[in-house]
Amino acid sequence: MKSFDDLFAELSAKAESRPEGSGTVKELDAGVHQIGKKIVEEAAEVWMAAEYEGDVATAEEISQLLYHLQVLMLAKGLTPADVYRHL
Ligand SMILES: N=c1c2ncn([C@@H]3O[C@H](COP(=O)(O)OP(=O)(O)OP(=O)(O)O)[C@@H](O)[C@H]3O)c2ncn1[C@@H]1O[C@H](COP(=O)(O)O)[C@@H](O)[C@H]1O
Repeated sequence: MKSFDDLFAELSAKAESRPEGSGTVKELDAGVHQIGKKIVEEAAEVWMAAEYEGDVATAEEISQLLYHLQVLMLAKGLTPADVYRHL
């Protein structure tokens, strides 16, 4: 099973090597404004899933929100440690 840190390491490597077909690379190239819109969209999907769908759908939407938050972290040059120090 993949952890938050595992995914961040994977996405960091993708951002560095820029493999063909990577959605992460495409999203990073789209920029902070587009990534931010995606985060808002995914956050709304988390809310709707929590209210009207089951636990599995909610967990899946949360995973997608975490993914897009990580892409924003990469776009801004932030690391998990930068976030963890505020927890
Ligand atoms: N965990 C994720 C992940 N979660 C969400 N997403 C993206 O976020 C989108 C969310 O799906 P939605 O159904 O909400 O959105 P959609 O409207 O269908 O999608 P779009 O048309 O907006 O892209 C998905 O289509 C993916 O593009 C993810 N994309 C990639 N990963 C993981 O990131 C890693 C690197 O991926 P690549 O960069 O694509 O190789 C791999 O391990 C992937 O599993």
